Amino acid sequence: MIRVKNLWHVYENGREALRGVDFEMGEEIVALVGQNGSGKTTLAKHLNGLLKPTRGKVTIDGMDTREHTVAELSRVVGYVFQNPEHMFFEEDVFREVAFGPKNLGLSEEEVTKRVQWALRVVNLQGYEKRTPYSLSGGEKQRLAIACVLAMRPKYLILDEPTTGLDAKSATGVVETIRELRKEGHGILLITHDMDLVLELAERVVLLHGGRKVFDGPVEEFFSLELHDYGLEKPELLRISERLGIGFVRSASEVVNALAGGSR
Ligand SMILES: Nc1ncnc2c1ncn2[C@@H]1O[C@H](COP(=O)(O)OP(=O)(O)OP(=O)(O)O)[C@@H](O)[C@H]1O
Repeated sequence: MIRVKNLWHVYENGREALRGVDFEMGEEIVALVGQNGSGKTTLAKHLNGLLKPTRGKVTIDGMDTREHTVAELSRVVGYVFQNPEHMFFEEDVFREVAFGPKNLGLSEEEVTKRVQWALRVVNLQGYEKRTPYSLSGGEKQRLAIACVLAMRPKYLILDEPTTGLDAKSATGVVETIRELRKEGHGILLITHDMDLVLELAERVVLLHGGRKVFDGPVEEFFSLELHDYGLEKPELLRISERLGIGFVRSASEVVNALAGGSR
């Protein structure tokens, strides 16, 4: 379990970015949302020790982040940053994914196994010899996930994984996230994309001004006055409300509801 207790983070300039946040997550898909500057990235950076609490406590599967290095914590909590292409530096996809596990000092055989497994999960088998820069936006995002995944972290933080991707690429990333969840990972999804939250999240945590103002089921989250938090209701929900069919999570649910209603 990831456990955050009364977490305060004050930056050197005095900015209180987190003010008494309590948060827990296990093997589930949690969407972390809130407008710009609400504290999402600051909270996420506490989960692999990039930041340490000013006050309060963060434990990752029992490890207090104050007492462990980023390297140790990163084996348990993998962080896939926004715009991942900046992190690629190897000449081919295989080496890129192998870099992390090699650094762990694993045998060549184990490294190869992990690379193959990670590429399979993100659906990039056959790309081993390609140069990372030749990949599409969605493929790069999936490669970034594979690189972190090859370290076998139990939890993954994905920062805006679908931003800037076309619909087809975004679908590939969504499928990858579902696959990761099936494989037993806990996933923290930092996003402004409410369609993605609707499609994928099992729970939503909403930050506002450094405080947690909502933590609960997706349906309940979308019943909030989202404009108050600088967020927009997904088009799909606005349509379903106008049609009077209530809460849905996908276009096919709308179609089914309409088909059922016309019988
Ligand atoms: N290194 C820093 N030094 C000082 N203040 C910072 C620093 N990093 C972030 N902040 C401030 O802390 C607050 C929270 O920032 P944070 O990046 O966590 O928000 P966010 O919700 O992730 O925003 P975004 O959606 O824009 O990424 C903001 O007011 C931000 O300006």
